[in-house]
Amino acid sequence: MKDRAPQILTKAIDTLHRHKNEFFEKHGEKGMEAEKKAISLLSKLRNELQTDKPINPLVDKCIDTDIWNQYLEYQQSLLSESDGKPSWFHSPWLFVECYMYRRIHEAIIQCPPIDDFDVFRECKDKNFFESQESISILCTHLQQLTRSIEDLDENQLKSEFFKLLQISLWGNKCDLSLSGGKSSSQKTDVVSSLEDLKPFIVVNELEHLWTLLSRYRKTRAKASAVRMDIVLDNSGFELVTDLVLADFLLSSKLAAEIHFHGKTIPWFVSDTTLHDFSWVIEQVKHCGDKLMFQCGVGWENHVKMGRWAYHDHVFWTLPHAYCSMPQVAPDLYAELQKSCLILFKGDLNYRKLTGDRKWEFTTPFHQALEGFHPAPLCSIRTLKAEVQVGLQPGQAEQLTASEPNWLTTGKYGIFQFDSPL
Ligand SMILES: O=P(O)(O)OC[C@H]1O[C@](O)(CO)[C@@H](O)[C@@H]1O
Ligand SMILES: [Mn+2]
Repeated sequence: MKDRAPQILTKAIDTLHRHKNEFFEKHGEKGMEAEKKAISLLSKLRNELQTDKPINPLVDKCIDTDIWNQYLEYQQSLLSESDGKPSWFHSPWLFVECYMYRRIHEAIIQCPPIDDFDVFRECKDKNFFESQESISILCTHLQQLTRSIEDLDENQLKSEFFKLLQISLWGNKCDLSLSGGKSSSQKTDVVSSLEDLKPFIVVNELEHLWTLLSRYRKTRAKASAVRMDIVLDNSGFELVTDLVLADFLLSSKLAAEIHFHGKTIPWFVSDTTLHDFSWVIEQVKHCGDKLMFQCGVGWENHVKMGRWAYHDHVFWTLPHAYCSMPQVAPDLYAELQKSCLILFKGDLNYRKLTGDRKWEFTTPFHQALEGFHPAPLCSIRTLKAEVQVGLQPGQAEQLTASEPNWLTTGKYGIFQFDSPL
């Protein structure tokens, strides 16, 4: 919070500043005033953070404002009298980090007519353009695969499925909040690096996914009822890897519908909103590359025909651990219960799945989920925060000995599976 968060706020302020002329052209004087106000609110926020001030209740009137303020009261109740109020450096990291992004949103929505400005859009778009070569390679790979899909036997299908899952895993290296908003695009050809990256997968439960999906294929008529959900993480390159995977799931008939879950507000710099989702599909279509164009058209069609559905829910941008979803967002929990398999992308989702607690490394994943079992689920995440469960005895110690920062660099990854008992 001390080092990375102020950098992110400074970047957001700088972005507003650089768009000054655009605001003027669009909205005249009103746009200029709004820009000034937004900058002053964000500077105030940065100052509160850097001087470890108490966490203030939200003042806006959004659908989640009360839930946030109740959660803040709950944080307060955890402290004893002498501890005072929860403050920026004396509160759980997950809570204050989420709170910062919610406060950025609060600042912007107080500044019409620029109240729908996404301060992170520019970095997200840049990540996409800088990764364009890798995206083109991925799209070519997908098109070739789709053409020969009918000829693949069971084993070949499984191997292609695992490849695309690994691409989606390593796509998660490309988030922008870990780098303080600095560029973190994909520049190498990830398809041909998969073998070299395998040793860095510290939990690999992919076989469970295959067992589950191939069982569905055999028991349900033509997989027509198989719904899979992907709880998205970052836009840009990572989102493309997720879309490529989702496309394959349909063309291989491993699934019939894919439901994507994104964020309602700009979140952790690079997370996907509805605007990003549509933007990326549109860009893939118009990049000038023939195979990318075909991918983009296909994806647009999936959306049109309802084979792909995009959902967002306010719960994904609350600070709560997922075990409280049945109480806080019962409608979302009920929706997820309809899924045959839910993929949770990224580090933040993992922190929320496990409540961001200091679990023993050998704690079973099922236990760390603390009752969150809407459907079979799998976390696909590169490690960027110090929480990890489900390791073999001695595994964490070995990793620490060879690489002390293994938990936070994003170099290691997991496929961790859980199924309701
Ligand atoms: O995009 P991801 O994979 O969720 O990563 C975001 C992560 O980066 C951090 O900002 C840095 O550790 C974490 O707070 C967060 O979990
Ligand atoms: Mn993210």
